[in-house]
This record gives sequence, structure tokens and C-alpha cells, in this order.
Amino acid sequence: MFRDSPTYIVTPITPGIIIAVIALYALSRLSQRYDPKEPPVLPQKVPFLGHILGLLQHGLKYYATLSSRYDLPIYTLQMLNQRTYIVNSPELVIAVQRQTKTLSFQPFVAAMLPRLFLIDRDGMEILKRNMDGEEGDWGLIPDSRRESWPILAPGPQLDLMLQSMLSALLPFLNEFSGAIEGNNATDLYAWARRAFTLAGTETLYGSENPFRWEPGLEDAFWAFEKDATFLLLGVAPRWIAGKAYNAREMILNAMKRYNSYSGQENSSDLTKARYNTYTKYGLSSDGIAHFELSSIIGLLINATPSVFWLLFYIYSVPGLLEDVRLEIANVTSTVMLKTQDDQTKHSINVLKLQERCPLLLSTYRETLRLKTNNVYTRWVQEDTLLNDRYLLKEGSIVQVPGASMHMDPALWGADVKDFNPRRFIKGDANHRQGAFRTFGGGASLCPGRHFALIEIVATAAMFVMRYEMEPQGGGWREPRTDGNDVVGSISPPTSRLDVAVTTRKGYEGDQWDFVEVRS
Ligand code: HEM
Repeated sequence: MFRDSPTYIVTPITPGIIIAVIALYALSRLSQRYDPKEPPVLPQKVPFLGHILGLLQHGLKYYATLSSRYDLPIYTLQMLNQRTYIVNSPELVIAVQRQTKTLSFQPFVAAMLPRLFLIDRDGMEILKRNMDGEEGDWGLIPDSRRESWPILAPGPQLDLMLQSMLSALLPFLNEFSGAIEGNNATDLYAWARRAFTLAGTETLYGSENPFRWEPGLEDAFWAFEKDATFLLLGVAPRWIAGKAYNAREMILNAMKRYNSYSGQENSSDLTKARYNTYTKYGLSSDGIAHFELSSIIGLLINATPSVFWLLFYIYSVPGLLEDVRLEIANVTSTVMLKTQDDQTKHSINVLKLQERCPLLLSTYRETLRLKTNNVYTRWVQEDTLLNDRYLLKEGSIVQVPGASMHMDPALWGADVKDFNPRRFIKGDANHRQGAFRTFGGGASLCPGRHFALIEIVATAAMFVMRYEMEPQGGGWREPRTDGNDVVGSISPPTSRLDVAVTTRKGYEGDQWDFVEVRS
């Protein structure tokens, strides 16, 4: 194509010239020296490019490798003319999170949102006004947080959402009842995706939920998620990530239709609150659909792989399934129904599950610890002295790679690489504040973490009480993950896990439900 085009002259020398120009530019910028107070600069084999090549080759695991090799609380990576400070100590993480005025997420949001959610110029104008709340308590972001975060905090409104979520999950949990040995093979992640997508969107969008009524929307969402990282690059997205591009179009159109017939009137308190804030700031009904896409992402992309991994570990770690079942049995009540065939009904008490199942909760946290892939990223708006010691220069980037922090033996012990379901048995208190990065931290700490805990743990609890699960084709083998996925916080599996799910002996034909669904 290029050869025929009169505007491009491509010769073998062109890439060399481009690299030379970049290197010269970088060198000219690098002639500024480092301040002795800046965090130590790590060496790289190829000047200016070594770390970039490392990240391209190893993905986010590259940070964990560097952090374990150099064992520094904070260090500097020079990539071309850009300095990035990598933070590895909980004390410094807390200091970073406190510097909300000088360390900002805003430039990244401004760059990412139009690429990921196709938010147009008008929408971005509205979004960017007083985004960090520096000029007072107004603006789309501060207002939306003030209105919607309390709904996700433990209390009656969250309880309503959880009740809706768990009752929407029940039909999916019932799917395997009656299944007998050898007659079914299930792609476990596909099941988790379907269950969480349909139940979660039903909870958010109510009776007009487009994911229920529009065929193919669930698949479209996961096609969009799979290649969202390529959309973020912003380079010819239609070509490099065509499937994700078209899938996003499909979801946006469905959400626009939902808004056009005022679907939100029969939706959750959360959706209504967000919709009111968007309209207050002048967003059109179509414009709101683009913002809602970010809510669907928040709701689904981390919770879904989390329930998959939790089930995988409970069934594959020797002895764990039996111990977890014993705990859940203590919060499950059983009655005989007065039906013709004397059916038995089991009720799992969700409130007690949180109070009396420390092993299950610890297993959940350990699952998240090992599968966390997020990188907390901030832009240095002006020179900032961290804890009176480390100077962060204006125009640099600060990052906290969650996976490196979670792999630090100084924080988690010598068995840091192992799955230890009892690691969190005494709660989070026995670990250093700031060390657990799964839900981010500071001003942007995930507000959905309470909802996530209950939907995931309750689903796993009912699944393990009702079903046996065996891997197809041999013993348990941990599926692979994609180390380059930068959109989600929990790595999804990239290889299939086919399992046979059968009803536990002695529980055939029984009924199950959740009771006391409270946060
Ligand atoms: C295991 C499940 C989940 C994980 C690991 C997770 C993780 C995260 C992380 C790391 C952030 C912060 C991003 C940053 O610092 O920029 C975040 C933000 C957010 N999460 Fe979650 N999340 C989960 C589930 C949920 C659920 C179920 C919901 C909704 C019901 C939700 C709603 C949100 C929202 C609205 C934000 C944006 C907060 C802001 O405005 O800064 N999350 N989540």
C-alpha cells in the first residue's frame, strides 16, 4: 500500500533515521542531570530503550523482576526522555496517595477516556472541569463520586443491590443441578462471564436491561474487553482491534436505545444517581451512554475473573475444598419442604458468611493478591518531596505496580509466591497498610469492593456446597494469564479451563437460596 502512495517514500534507511532522531531527542533531554534527591536510577543494557524493550518483552512482570533484583523502596526508570518512578514500599505508597494536589491522574484520564469510551470533545470538556475537586465541591467527577459512592458503601442501598444481584445469579447457579457424572463439560470462565454479565447488568439497569433483551451483547462486551488495551493505544483502532471496535459500537448503540426510552427509570439507585449527575452537567442522552460504558467495565472486568480464580483455587488446592465446605455448612440452614416428594431446601446466610467463614474470606483475598495486575499511575504536576526524602520531578510519572508489591517477600513472607489460603485468616490487619493493592488506594480506592466481596464470595459458597468439579483431560493445571492487559486489575485466564460439574452426592434435587443478604 505504501509503495503506491506518492506521499510516503519508504526506504530501508527510514527506520534507522527514525530511531536516530528519537535517540538524539532523548539524549538532548537527558543532558539535564538527575537531582541527588531523586530516587536511584536503574541501569539498562540498551541506553534509553532497555526498559521499554523489557516491558515489551515481559509485560507488567518486568516491574516485579526489577523490584526483586534491586530491592529498593523507590527507583527511577529512564525511558527515552521520560522518567518514571516505581514505588515499592507501603509507606511511600501512602505518601503518594496523599499528594492529591501535585500527583494527578487527570492527564491519563484525559488521554484514555476518548480512546476507550469514545467520549467526544464536549463530553471531555465537561469531565475535565474541576476533575480533582481543587476548586471546591463541584464538577462531574466530584459530584458523581459524592452521589454514587455512598450507595456502594455498606448500608440499605447496597443491600438492595446485593439482593438483586444474588437472586439474578441463582438461575446460573441452578444450571448444573441434575447434572450427572460424565455428561457435561463446561468452560468455567465462559460460565462466570455469562452469569456475572447478565446478573450484574440486570442489577444495574433493571427490567429494561439491554443485556437481557439484545442478543449478542454479552459476547460483545467481552470482545471489547479482550482488546481494550489496543484501543487504548489510539493508533488506527479500527484496524488493529476491529472486533473490539465493532463490539464497543454495538454496546454503545444498545445503551443509547436504553437511554432513549428512559430505561433508567426502572433501574438501580446507582444508575439513577449517575444519570442525574450526568444530566445536571448537560450531557445528552447519547453522551451518557459513553460514560455508562465505564460503569459496566467497573462492574464486570475484575469481579468476573475473580470468581473464576477463586473457584479454581478452592477446587485445585489439596484439602481446601473440604475445609471451606465445613465452614459454609455452619452458616447454612436446612429445612424439609412440605411438598409431595419431601424436597430439602438449604439457605446460605450471607451476613454470617462474612462473620464466620474466615478461611473462605482469606482464600478470596489470597486469590486477589496473586492475580492482581494493576498499576496505580499518577502524573507529577510539580516538584514533590516524598516523605521529606525523595524528590519527584515535575513532568515525570509515578507508578505503583500492584503485582510487584504483592510479590515482595519482605511484606508477605518467604512463601510469597505460593498460594496460601490461610494468609489473611486474621484479616488485613496483620499486613502492612498500603501493601494490598488490588482495589487501588487513596482518593480512587475502589468503591465497589464491598459489592464485589459479597457477590463473589456468596457465589463461590453456593457453588462449592452444591457441586463437585473435576478438570477435563487430566489433573488441575493453572490457566495462563495475559501480562500485558492494562485495563483490568485482575488478570483473566487466557487459556480455557474445561470442567465437569456434577451435583454432590446426597444433595440431588435439593433447593438452594441466599438469606440475610446484607453488607
Ligand atoms: C474484585 C473486583 C474489583 C476489583 C479488583 C476492582 C478494582 C478497582 C481499582 C484498582 C480501582 C481504582 C482505579 C484507579 O485507581 O484508578 C477501581 C475503581 C472503581 N471501581 Fe472497582 N474493582 C472491583 C469491583 C468493582 C465493582 C463490582 C464495582 C461496581 C459495583 C466497581 C466500581 C468501581 C468504580 C466506580 C471505580 C472508579 C472510582 C473512581 O471514580 O475513582 N468495582 N476498582
